[in-house]
Amino acid sequence: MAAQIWGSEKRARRRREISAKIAQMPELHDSKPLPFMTREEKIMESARKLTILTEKMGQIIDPTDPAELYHLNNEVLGLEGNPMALHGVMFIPALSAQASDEQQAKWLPRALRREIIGTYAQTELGHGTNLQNLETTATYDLATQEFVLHTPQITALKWWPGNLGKSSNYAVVVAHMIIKAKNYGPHPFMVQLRDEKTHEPLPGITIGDIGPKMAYNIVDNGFLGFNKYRIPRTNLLMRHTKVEADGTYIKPPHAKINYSAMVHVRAYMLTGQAIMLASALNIATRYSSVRRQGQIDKSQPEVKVLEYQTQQHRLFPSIARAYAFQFAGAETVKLYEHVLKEMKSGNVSLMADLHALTSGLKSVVTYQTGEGIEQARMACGGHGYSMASYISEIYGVAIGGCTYEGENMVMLLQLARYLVKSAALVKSGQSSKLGPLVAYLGVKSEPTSLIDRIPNSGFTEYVKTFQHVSKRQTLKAADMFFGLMEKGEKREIAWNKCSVELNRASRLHTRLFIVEAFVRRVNEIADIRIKEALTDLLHLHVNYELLDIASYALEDGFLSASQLDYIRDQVYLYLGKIRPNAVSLLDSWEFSDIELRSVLGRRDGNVYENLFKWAKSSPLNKTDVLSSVTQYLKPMMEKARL
Ligand SMILES: CCCCCCCC/C=C\CCCCCC(=O)SCCNC(=O)CCNC(=O)[C@H](O)C(C)(C)COP(=O)(O)OP(=O)(O)OC[C@H]1O[C@@H](n2cnc3c(N)ncnc32)[C@H](O)[C@@H]1OP(=O)(O)O
Ligand SMILES: Cc1cc2nc3c(=O)[nH]c(=O)nc-3n(C[C@H](O)[C@H](O)[C@H](O)COP(=O)(O)OP(=O)(O)OC[C@H]3O[C@@H](n4cnc5c(N)ncnc54)[C@H](O)[C@@H]3O)c2cc1C
Repeated sequence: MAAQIWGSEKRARRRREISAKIAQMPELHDSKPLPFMTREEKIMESARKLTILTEKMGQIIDPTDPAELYHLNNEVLGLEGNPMALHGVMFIPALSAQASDEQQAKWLPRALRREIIGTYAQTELGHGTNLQNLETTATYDLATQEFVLHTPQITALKWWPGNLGKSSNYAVVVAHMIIKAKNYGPHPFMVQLRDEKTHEPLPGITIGDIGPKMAYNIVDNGFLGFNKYRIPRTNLLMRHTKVEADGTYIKPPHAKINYSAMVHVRAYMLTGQAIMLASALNIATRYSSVRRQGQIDKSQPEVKVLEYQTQQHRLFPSIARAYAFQFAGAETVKLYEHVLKEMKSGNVSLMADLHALTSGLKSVVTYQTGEGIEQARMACGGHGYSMASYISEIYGVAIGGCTYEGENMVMLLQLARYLVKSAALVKSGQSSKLGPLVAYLGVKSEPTSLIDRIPNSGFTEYVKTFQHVSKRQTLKAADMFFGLMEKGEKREIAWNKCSVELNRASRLHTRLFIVEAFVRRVNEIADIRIKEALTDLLHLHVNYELLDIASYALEDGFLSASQLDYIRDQVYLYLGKIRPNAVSLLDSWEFSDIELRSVLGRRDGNVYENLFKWAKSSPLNKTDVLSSVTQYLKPMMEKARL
């Protein structure tokens, strides 16, 4: 099963080897539980481990393999980020995709050797979503052949970029490029921020940390202002766009090609989200099979809480989602790598499809991951609320994904643009022009769902039902939009008035893709036992998801009330079938105790003793009487007694 999750037997084996090596290297372990550290201590601890990793990484992993790097990162540095998180996640990808060969030769080896630390500085205090209204400017000075970076007002301060505040000395900065008074829109520039020897900010640069956040507090998300700060013309990233010495602008082959670093993260973050969901579920499911509370049959002893159907209903559909996201994420990364290769050789024809797909997936996966993790926390009762469970930290980190790389509603609307264009093709009789991901929009469906009517139909009738609801909602939302425009409404106003319906279509389309990716994977599996376990999970997934969106299928009579009862019964049937495999389905992800950082989720199940040990190690327990008591509470009580 680990091979299915991680992509191959070799990958699963490598993960095990890497975890075993890390277990033997105490210098790479947290020196004390992260929840007991201050933010400064955590940053220091992370930087300590990071420097050891830079020295020893080659002994543990193949540093050129992103999957091995990601695993090493999760085990040693953890989810809360590190002082170089954005260096790998966005700075290097931005340089790789957007810098010319000559620029790459100059900067990439230094970045890869970690001679310099970089980040991706795009979002500002006043604007994050609407890139067209970013306010930082890069004005070309023809006389000196330099760009002059400037922050005209407070809202133009860069705000949020990870590791910008304190750790990075370089950044890819996105600014509006102005040449001879003409604004060419946002473009990426390589900018040195700090002196390489002293790490002091360079003259003309104002920089710092934006303060503590809901989670991710090891990352120094920062602010950045420029006061007429000059950089050479050749620091504009010039793989696709060029500016010649005389100010001549050579436009890129696709208007949005400079957005590729964002698409990179949107594609890769899906499996990251799956891992976080599976981690929280691993903690909650293990704990639920240790925790005994109450009786189902009063004549019997107290049961493990995992025996309660409500507990299973709370956890198991999310287990199915974690697998579904992992499989859909793996497909998306493959597609991304293919499109990136094509883009590098000048073929930009697949960019729109990739953008639409990643926009929808990013939104649905992060939202459902957040939901699943929060349910996992509640499933652990009181102990879930303790930082000893570590679930709250996983939650805080995971839901950051609902916001970064494009706020979820906004990204769903990006997919909706693509769906509406596709609907227009269907309406104008040009279905043959539909791309493969939306081809179903042009296919006539049966009048009613055949779920429960055709024996041994596998998952075909489910897929058809998801296709039906997605198609119907897409066409309905598109009709609403076109209808408003026919009545004379301006395009943008009509769009806004339909946007809730449009986003519903985007969600349904994305959920269909996730179901299809799960079905594709299960169909590929040769090992009978693995196939059987995953088929059970897939049954739970399709029935649970369909129940969740049933109103769309009921409203036009595609599903009947009796079919809905059948689907509900299937959910209960598969909850029971999955119960014996539940812990194994999560243990198959092979998270080590070091990686999980959870007292509740320990592999050995020795929860209570370790919770007590953990509580005793709280800094508050270093002394029996705190100074808050001697200074304030004790005098207060004494005064009251007089
Ligand atoms: C190994 C790696 C492991 C990775 C693991 C992940 C873990 C990560 C952990 C932590 C990292 C945190 C990183 C966070 C970093 C950031 O957040 S960076 C900042 C991100 N910011 C955003 O995402 C901003 C969101 N806004 C946008 O993307 C855009 O502004 C917009 C798309 C909403 C609109 O752009 P705009 O230029 O205004 O577009 P319009 O003029 O409206 O045109 C829209 C048309 O452009 C098409 N389009 C847009 N984007 C793309 C694209 N990327 N590719 C292709 N096409 C694109 C769009 O479809 C429209 O086309 P039509 O007009 O034909 O419909
Ligand atoms: C943990 C974290 C890490 C980050 N790291 C980085 C980084 O490394 N580099 C970087 O540059 N940035 C980074 N960011 C910033 C992030 O990319 C932005 O916050 C994000 O893109 C959302 O933009 P915003 O803050 O402007 O939200 P807003 O756009 O102000 O969103 C507020 C509300 O308005 C709605 N809204 C906005 N526009 C529309 C619209 N057109 N239609 C409908 N609704 C709309 C949204 O849906 C939302 O409900 C990070 C953010 C976080 C939380």
